[in-house]
Amino acid sequence: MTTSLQELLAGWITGQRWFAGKGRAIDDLSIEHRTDIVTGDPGLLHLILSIRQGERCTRYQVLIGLRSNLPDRLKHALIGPWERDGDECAAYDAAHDAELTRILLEAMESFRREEELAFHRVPDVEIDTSLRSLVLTAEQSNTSLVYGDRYILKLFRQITPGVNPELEVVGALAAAGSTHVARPYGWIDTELDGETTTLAIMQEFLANANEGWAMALTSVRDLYASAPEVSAEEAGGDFAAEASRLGIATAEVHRELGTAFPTGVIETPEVKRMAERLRRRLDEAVAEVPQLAAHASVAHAAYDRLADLGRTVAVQRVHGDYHLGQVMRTPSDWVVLDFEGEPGQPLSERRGLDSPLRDVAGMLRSFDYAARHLLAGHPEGAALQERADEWSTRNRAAFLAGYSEGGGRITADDAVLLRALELSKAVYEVVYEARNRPSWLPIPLAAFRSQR
Ligand SMILES: Nc1ncnc2c1ncn2[C@@H]1O[C@H](COP(=O)(O)OP(=O)(O)O)[C@@H](O)[C@H]1O
Ligand SMILES: O=P(O)(O)O[C@H]1O[C@H](CO)[C@@H](O[C@H]2O[C@H](CO)[C@@H](O)[C@H](O)[C@H]2O)[C@H](O)[C@H]1O
Repeated sequence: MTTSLQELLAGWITGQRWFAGKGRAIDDLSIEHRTDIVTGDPGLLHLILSIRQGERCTRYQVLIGLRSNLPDRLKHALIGPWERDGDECAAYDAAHDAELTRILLEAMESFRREEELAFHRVPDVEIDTSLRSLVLTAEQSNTSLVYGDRYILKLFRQITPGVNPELEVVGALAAAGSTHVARPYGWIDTELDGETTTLAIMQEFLANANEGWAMALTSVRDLYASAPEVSAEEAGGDFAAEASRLGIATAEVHRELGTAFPTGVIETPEVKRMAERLRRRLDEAVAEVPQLAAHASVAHAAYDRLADLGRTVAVQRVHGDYHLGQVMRTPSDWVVLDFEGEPGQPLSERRGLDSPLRDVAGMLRSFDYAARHLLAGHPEGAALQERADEWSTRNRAAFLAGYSEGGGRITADDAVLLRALELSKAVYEVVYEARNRPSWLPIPLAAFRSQR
């Protein structure tokens, strides 16, 4: 008896880094849309899967390659043997097959339509269709293909109906001349539940840039290796000047977002409701990750102060999931990636208006992450705690100073909102780490111990 494609996919998908439903059984996997982009050998299928796990139904996008003979170079991407129209073939993850992924470039260049799939190119750009792709090996919620050193195509894995905020934001900021986004080249979309839904976005690949997270870790390592009497400021790889420049760039991006999209104000009673929402999220997180229970009172105290703030809050479009892995240092400036918001949140929320301090809070958390993540398993971990605090405090302060210098205002009242948002981010991170990287859980839990 031959295995159905659904059965093969159910066995394979749970092992993928981007699969968000790990640890829960798949009750049903169905193919909601199937497009045969290439019908020959090799063949290319585009699938939108609907996966039910208990009450939750999630859609995923996959590209399946089909070959009668799978070459050695693609063996690692094998999903399993399948029978297509009576012919035996190997089904595999087509993201790894440069021969097939080149077809996506051609399709965008020529504005191709393939059944329900529509391929687009940004007007006035040319796409070099001769380039071969490689899958980026970064730990990601999506899958990115890098073509030559020119383009990066991000295939969204979890699909929610609607235009992805990344496409909307990067398009608007690039059109307004921002130097802080990677130039957009093209995108792929489809119709889902009656809405135009973004499936992939292609942007300029920043070949000469370094990721903020990697740069920060180099600096932390340097400090850890320095003699105890050497301060973070004196240590060779001090990051504070970069943290400050990043603060300036962040304020500029917020200004650009405030100009390109509508802005608004949250009235005082709504701020109370915002605090209630944060409490609800905390309760849900405690139910999922019991280790958080012991720290919940710290977050509740911060949310109480927010509820009693008694003033309005200015809102606008924001990044939504801002951290050091989302920023890259080019030779000239900081560039911001991934304006998608928190993966897993409804699109309406991710495209909604929010306080820019949510991003500031996200980045502050990230400095803490960078400082602490090397402590786990470090032979002198306990002794280095103070060093971690020193690095985190110094770089958080430099970032905030840069943010002010760049025109981002943080008043004394804002500090209450910032603290609440920072702890709410830590709550999100606790759940994220428990699901994806349990050994990292102590990092966000430490946020509830510090008295900032
Ligand atoms: N335009 C780009 N140029 C160079 N590298 C990039 C670019 N966009 C993303 N990357 C790399 O890919 C990683 C993941 O990208 P990101 O957009 O954050 O994807 P995800 O949402 O899946 O996490 C980044 O941390 C960065 O290393
Ligand atoms: O995949 P995304 O980049 O959209 O974001 C998710 O994964 C991030 C981890 O890769 C996670 O970020 C957390 O870990 C980072 C270090 O790996 C740290 O810099 C961030 O501060 C911390 O939040 C992010 O929360 C999650 O949405």
